[in-house]
Amino acid sequence: MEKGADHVNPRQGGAMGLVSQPMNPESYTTMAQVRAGVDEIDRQIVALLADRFAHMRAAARIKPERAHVRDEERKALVIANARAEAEKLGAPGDAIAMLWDQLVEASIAYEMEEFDRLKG
Ligand SMILES: O=C(O)C(=O)C[C@]1(C(=O)O)C=C[C@@H](O)C=C1
Repeated sequence: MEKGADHVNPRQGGAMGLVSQPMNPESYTTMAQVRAGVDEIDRQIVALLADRFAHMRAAARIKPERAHVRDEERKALVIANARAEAEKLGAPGDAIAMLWDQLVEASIAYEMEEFDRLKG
């Protein structure tokens, strides 16, 4: 593999290696390390989001009524849980709650499309 600042392993803060270690952004000294860390985190987030959307396909399959796709009470609980978890971890609760509002809205739109595809 080509070596250089664009190919740092964010889990090691330097050269590529085989053993996975926790990321430690406090130890970073270059933007290449920051960006490699961000790229790796984004890859993991997208994988988790793909799993979350798969759960929406399951919900669409299981819910008997189109009107059940949007559940405001559950939406509020999901957002409150995300905010509480973020704050427990020292992350900004307002920002996470805003992202989760958009995530659940996107999930509802996706679940609605899937419901119509299956039962429309
Ligand atoms: O819990 C549900 O009923 C879902 O369909 C999941 C979900 C979510 O994104 O978490 C999506 C739509 C509902 O409004 C509530 C929550």
